[in-house]
Amino acid sequence: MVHNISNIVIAGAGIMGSSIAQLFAGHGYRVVLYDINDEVLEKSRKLILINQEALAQSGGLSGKNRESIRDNITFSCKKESFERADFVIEAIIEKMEIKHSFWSEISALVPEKAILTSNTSGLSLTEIAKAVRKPERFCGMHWLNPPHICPLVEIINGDKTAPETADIVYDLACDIHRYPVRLKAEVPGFLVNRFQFAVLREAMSLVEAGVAQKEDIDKVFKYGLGLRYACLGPFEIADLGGLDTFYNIASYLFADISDKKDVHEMLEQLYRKGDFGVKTGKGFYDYSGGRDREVIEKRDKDFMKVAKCLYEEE
Ligand SMILES: NC(=O)c1ccc[n+]([C@@H]2O[C@H](COP(=O)([O-])OP(=O)(O)OC[C@H]3O[C@@H](n4cnc5c(N)ncnc54)[C@H](O)[C@@H]3O)[C@@H](O)[C@H]2O)c1
Ligand SMILES: O=C(O)[C@@H](O)[C@@H](O)[C@H](O)[C@@H](O)CO
Repeated sequence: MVHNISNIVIAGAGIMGSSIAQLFAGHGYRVVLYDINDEVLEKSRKLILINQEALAQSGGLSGKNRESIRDNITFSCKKESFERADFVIEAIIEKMEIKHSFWSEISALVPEKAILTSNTSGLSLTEIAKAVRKPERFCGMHWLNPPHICPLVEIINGDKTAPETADIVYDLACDIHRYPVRLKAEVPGFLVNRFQFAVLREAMSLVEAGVAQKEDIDKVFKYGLGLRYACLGPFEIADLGGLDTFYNIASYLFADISDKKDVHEMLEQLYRKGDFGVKTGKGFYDYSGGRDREVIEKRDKDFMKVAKCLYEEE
């Protein structure tokens, strides 16, 4: 336990909250998973069992771990749960007005010393903090999906965040074997989504220009760049490739890479049709006929294989 944190309250028992709860509980923290009604909490229970099953199948869940998860999570829709919180992780809907109304109420209920975090994917922490009582104890703690497998956590300060708050969040992330990174300034998309969307912008531009088909672009990542990026970052890759060569390539290539400022037609059309990807059965690819479940299971199995090989002994 770090900084005497033992009671963690996670608000929002959806995809992210359920998985984060499982992670802390497995490391011995007492977790309350809070949501607005029992129906959602029941779904969350099931989701945690599904996640555990997938972990067990990949050999990533011991019997002791399973017991610890079972014993350490309490499901609740009572706001009193926040009164004993040492640490709060908010993982509710990504809408500023909903986050504001949540925080204005909850930050008045929690103990003065509690550390408060939001898992927003990209909303401004400075803006969310306007609804937080004592905003110096509040910052962003951005997890990647699925958080019980992906070990990166981004820590983002709002303009009122005290440096000690971010330090505590950093230490807590290390305590549960995550790899935290801190931003020195708040920027839209933080780090992860800036990279993720720079890649997606270039990928869609190349497809729309008829340079390659999407299946081949996905192959470039799965069998080429992805293998590298699982082990090395862009600066390490450049050093290994030779900075003279990288300089020469940058000199002619940067001018040609997409700097498109609006959303691509191909994404616009899918969005307008309601084809949102795996969750609706169709997106860039088709997930009908049970393919949705298949791709999620395969993703988790593959991620676990990589995570076991690369991170387990560290
Ligand atoms: N899904 C991702 O890939 C991902 C990754 C990183 C960050 N995030 C961020 O995490 C947050 C949650 O995302 P998710 O994918 O888990 O969403 P989700 O829709 O699966 O879950 C959100 C949950 O919040 C609950 N909720 C809504 N209002 C609430 C309130 N006032 N109090 C308590 N609970 C409330 C909902 O009932 C729901 O169970 C969002 O801010 C999102 O941007 C998502
Ligand atoms: O990819 C992730 O897990 C994160 O960057 C999220 O914040 C983000 O919402 C994405 O899911 C969107 O792809």
